[in-house]
Amino acid sequence: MCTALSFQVDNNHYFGRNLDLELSYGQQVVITPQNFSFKFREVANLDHHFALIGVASVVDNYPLYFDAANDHGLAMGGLNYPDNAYYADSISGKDNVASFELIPWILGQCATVDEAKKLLANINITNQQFSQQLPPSPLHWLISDHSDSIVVESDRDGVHVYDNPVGVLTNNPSFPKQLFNLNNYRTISAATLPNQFSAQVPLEDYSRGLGPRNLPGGMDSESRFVRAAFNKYNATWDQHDEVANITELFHVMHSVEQQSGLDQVATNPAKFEYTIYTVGYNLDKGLLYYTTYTNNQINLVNMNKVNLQGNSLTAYPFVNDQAINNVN
Ligand SMILES: C[C@H](CCC(=O)NCCS(=O)(=O)O)[C@H]1CC[C@H]2[C@@H]3[C@H](O)C[C@@H]4C[C@H](O)CC[C@]4(C)[C@H]3C[C@H](O)[C@]12C
Repeated sequence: MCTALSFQVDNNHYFGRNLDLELSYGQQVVITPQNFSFKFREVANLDHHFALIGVASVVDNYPLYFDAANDHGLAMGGLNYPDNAYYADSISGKDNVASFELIPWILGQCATVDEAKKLLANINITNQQFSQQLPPSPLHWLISDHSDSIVVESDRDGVHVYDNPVGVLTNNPSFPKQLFNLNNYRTISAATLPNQFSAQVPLEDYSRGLGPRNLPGGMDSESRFVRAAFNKYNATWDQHDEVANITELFHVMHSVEQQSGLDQVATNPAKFEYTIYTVGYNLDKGLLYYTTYTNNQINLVNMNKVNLQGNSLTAYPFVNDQAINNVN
């Protein structure tokens, strides 16, 4: 499972993502500069494009991005969408983009969600594989800029591009169903509300925190969608303080994280899905903050510290060691 979300505070725009899985693909933080040549199977290559920072496995010098942001403030994440995602064969006259090419193809040339929508108007997401070892993954994608978000789902009946008014995405079911399901939680509140059960039943507010008591606490995708949306909208964002906002973002992301040992993998009961990493992007400043399951400290990679006019990738392995602050 995975969770992604975006939000804006004053002039700063953020994008967060949890990667929940039971195995690693050797992912690292990878910066792709503007003159790295992106080769695509069918659509035109991008020899010069926007710069990207994100999490990727680098295979044969190709960055296979899980999530990323570009130097114009557009961000994108691919999340599991099993049994629903359908990638077609190539169709003549369409922009045939393989699923693993979608993130660089969009982020390489779009600065805003509106531009991404235009580029997506003629797309066909194809079933071509990166390699025999890395077949296509069943994904759907969240794309966000300073003010808007969309979701891209390639289903059996074609590609759908949905406006996403809450800026949240998890996994199954499809996005329209997830959005509709929020209606079921319209009475959840941060405040403890008066007894509405019945005037004849004297119910007490015996504890603080009764307002959001029925917020779903599960690890499943629907529960995480509702919880991430509620927690995002009710978090106390600071208008001016970057560290306060990043701290709050990681609290929201960790409120939907998967603790190891609680989500057993059906096909391999010895394994458990867990939140391998959490990233938080400041999209205006080209910053990628991250924690990993074994390293709660927030780490920062700044894309502007490398030469963004270059032509070769820069990769930073995740720091997974816990740094305990010895107080005495
Ligand atoms: C599985 C990951 C999504 C996390 C998630 O939702 N997990 C839930 C699993 S489950 O439903 O509960 O079983 C996705 C997100 C990005 C994916 C990776 C990226 O798309 C990049 C390449 C793409 C290649 O085609 C396959 C390998 C791969 C390296 C992908 C492996 C895997 O499918 C990743 C890592």
